Amino acid sequence: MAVEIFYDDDADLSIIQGRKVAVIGYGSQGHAHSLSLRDSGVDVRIGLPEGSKSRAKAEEQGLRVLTPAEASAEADLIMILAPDTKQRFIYEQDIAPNLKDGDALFFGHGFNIRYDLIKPPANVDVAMVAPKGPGHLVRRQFVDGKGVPALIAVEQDASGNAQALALSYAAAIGGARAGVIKTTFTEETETDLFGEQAVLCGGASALVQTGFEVLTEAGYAPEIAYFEVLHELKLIVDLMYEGGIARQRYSISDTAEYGDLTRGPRVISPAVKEEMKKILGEIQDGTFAREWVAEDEAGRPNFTKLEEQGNQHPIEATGKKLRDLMSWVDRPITETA
Ligand SMILES: NC(=O)C1=CN([C@@H]2O[C@H](COP(=O)(O)OP(=O)(O)OC[C@H]3O[C@@H](n4cnc5c(N)ncnc54)[C@H](OP(=O)(O)O)[C@@H]3O)[C@@H](O)[C@H]2O)C=CC1
Ligand SMILES: CC[C@](O)(C(C)=O)C(=O)O
Ligand SMILES: [Mg+2]
Ligand SMILES: [Mg+2]
Repeated sequence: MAVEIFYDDDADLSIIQGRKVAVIGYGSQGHAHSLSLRDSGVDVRIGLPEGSKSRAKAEEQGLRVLTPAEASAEADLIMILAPDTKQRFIYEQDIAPNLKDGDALFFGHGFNIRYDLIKPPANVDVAMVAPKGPGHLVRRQFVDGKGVPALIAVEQDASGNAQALALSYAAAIGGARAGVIKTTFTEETETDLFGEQAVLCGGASALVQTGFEVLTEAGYAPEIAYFEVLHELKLIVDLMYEGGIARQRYSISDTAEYGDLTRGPRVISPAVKEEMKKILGEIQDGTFAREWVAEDEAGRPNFTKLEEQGNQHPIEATGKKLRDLMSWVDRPITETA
């Protein structure tokens, strides 16, 4: 199906500049949206609970910080950028009691609407602006005069103007410099979850760790294995980003390209594709969402254990040692934002 792509010339920035925006949460996406909205001339306040560790960061940037309930009451557009598993509680307690006729409720990802965890009233616009990239890069690219592409969606159009409002918001955070595609909450949620699980995060992390294990278990130096399967991956992906897989194949040697063409499909075999289809099915039928919500409610025992196992993987210590010697590699985002 053909999609419509919008750019800065299609967006009217004055629409979002005429609204009072509350951004609930000031993490990866929250800080990026808030700072870029402010830099685009939008009236922004941040909603964070008393005692939130994000409060100091937002205040250091000169932003006005209120509680989520106060921010929601004051604003006429509320963007929820708190963790997906916490949003329904914040909505019930702080946002719903403060929603007025004509307000707009915005999301950065469709999880809570797609899986019926939040059910907004009929008198408000419900829309989404979902950047297709990590929040810290959404902000970095905005500052550099570039932009990360974004998806917009309208679930409920009470005002009759929700799409123009979402496009205006997307433009204010730099999305329309790169391209904004209109989609639905369902399509965004399912493709985003699939992308992060099978390819971008789950697939890529497991591919790198497994490649590192195969080389080091065969007796090769961990430093060489790290450069080979992790550091150089960025340089290869940079070529794909610039010109697709064909551009990457143009730049690498013929030997590498023959290995790519003949061995790649053996690594990502038909069995892997079948597993990817199963993963997509679990997203579509709600299995993954139910599992994740239950895991969070139980205090994230499995999440914590697996995260710790990942941190202890030998590639992390090797990588830290090597990155410390490369002054041009950006410091970890956790130390800079
Ligand atoms: N990370 C990303 O790049 C992307 C995220 N998204 C979506 O954006 C949304 C936000 O995700 P992300 O930016 O990763 O979130 P983060 O985990 O980075 O940040 C969450 C923020 O919410 C705050 N918070 C926690 N509890 C509450 C509460 N009760 N009330 C108000 N604020 C609270 C946290 O504060 P504290 O410091 O106190 O914990 C923190 O500032 C999600 O819907 C996600 O799917 C979409 C695209 C990409
Ligand atoms: C790829 C992970 C992501 O979907 C993102 C940065 O776009 C997320 O949820 O963080
Ligand atoms: Mg994403
Ligand atoms: Mg995501």
